[in-house]
Amino acid sequence: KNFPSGPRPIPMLGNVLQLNLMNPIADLERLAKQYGNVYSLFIGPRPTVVINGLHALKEALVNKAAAFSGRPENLMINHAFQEKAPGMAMAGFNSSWKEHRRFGVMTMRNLGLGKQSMEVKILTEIRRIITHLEQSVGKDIDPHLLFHNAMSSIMCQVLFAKQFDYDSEQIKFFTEYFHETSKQFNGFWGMIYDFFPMLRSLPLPFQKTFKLFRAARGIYLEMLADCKWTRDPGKPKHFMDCYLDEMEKRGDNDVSFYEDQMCAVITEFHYGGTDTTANTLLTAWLYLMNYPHIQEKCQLEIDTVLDGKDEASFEDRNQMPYVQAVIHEIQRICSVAPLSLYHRTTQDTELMGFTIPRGTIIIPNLSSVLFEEGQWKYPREFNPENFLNEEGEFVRPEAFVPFSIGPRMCPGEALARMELFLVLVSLLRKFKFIWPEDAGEPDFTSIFGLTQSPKPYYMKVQLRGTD
Ligand code: HEM
Repeated sequence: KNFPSGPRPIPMLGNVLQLNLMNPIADLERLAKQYGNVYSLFIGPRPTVVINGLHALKEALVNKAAAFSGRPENLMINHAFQEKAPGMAMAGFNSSWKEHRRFGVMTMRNLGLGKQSMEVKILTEIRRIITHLEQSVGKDIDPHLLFHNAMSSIMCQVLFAKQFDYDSEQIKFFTEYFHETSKQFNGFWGMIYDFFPMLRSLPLPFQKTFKLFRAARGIYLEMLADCKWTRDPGKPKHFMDCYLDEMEKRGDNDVSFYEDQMCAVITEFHYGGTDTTANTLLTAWLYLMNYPHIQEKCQLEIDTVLDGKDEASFEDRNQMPYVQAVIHEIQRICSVAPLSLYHRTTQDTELMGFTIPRGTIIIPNLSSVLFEEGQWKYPREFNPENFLNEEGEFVRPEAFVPFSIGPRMCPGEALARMELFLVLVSLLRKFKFIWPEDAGEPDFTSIFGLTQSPKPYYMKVQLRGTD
């Protein structure tokens, strides 16, 4: 009663037939036009509410945060991430989530986030990217592996202080793991899994996701075994050390911090911190090559601000309004996590005049806000002017929500922003990137998933000043 309206579901199957399972974004937009910004869908028999537009999203995730900050259970994403322990990102809005979130944010800060030491880690990784690109000058290269390897490697540094060679089996495995599995969650096979529970034990492609998650866990356990040998209690060098210290501090009777839970949290940070930033960088280069005047304008600003300096620093962003605007516009157009992570209501509640019962799955449609008419000067266009005022100063509109909003918003935002800025500035300072002549027209449509990415493409690398 008074539940938001939506397309009529088929008993047990829900609205599976009304959605394009390869990419439901256009359908979700069409349904918002038909039913309004808050409407219902059924994932199989499970009631779900889709929230569109900034106003409704803020009302739910910020003003009514306590009611809207749970997480669904028993979806494919739960079964992959939570096989052994609840973790943090997929956990309900409970005390274990709260303690782990606080611990995660504090640990990232203690490990150097917001200070120069994190910048040093990122710049070290950037030097590896530069070496790789220098060896590729004049050639057409596929940047997919490069950006995933680099972003994954930064997270490995933070999580267990390992810098894997780009050719190592571990890095290759992680890249395949993120690539393969992120397209399944929310994508075609993820939806089949979520809509049709009776198919879950069949040998269908989603089994590969579970296999890859188990294999990744095996690698994290190896790291843990290494870490136990090398650690100096009370003097943590990385996230895993900090977690082991915390476990010791809490003692054996603590039910929140334990080894399986640590592996689950490390999986989430590694996952959340790799696929999102790497896919954003892939989008960046797709646009920078196809909007060469924007690439050149960034380079002009970078050259002016970094004149006489060896390397970029995150501080420099304050003198680079145009570069800042371009990075934000790339994040907006990329909409890397288009439907965020799903939420769930923790109690009976109301939203925009509708009644929403406890346990309803909530889909925060971040894409609907990132492209919302009335919030942006050019909602459908790639145009850095979306983040610049009349004076050419950088401004960040409230509708910039790629990291979501409310208590569950991304805890990795500060790290991600530092990575995106330093990578973009350092590479554009040194190289010119060209869309290969024989590549044809660029295809800007994304491959949909929990995180979305551009279709594979090649880029031509040139040292600047040599053309
Ligand atoms: C461009 C980069 C990134 C984007 C766009 C992004 C986006 C998001 C979004 C939309 C969510 C869901 C928020 C919600 O449920 O309301 C999220 C959650 C999360 N992200 Fe990120 N993220 C990025 C980078 C990172 C990084 C670098 C890390 C790790 C350091 C990270 C770790 C996490 C974690 C652990 C969560 C779960 C938070 C919770 O449930 O409390 N993310 N992120």
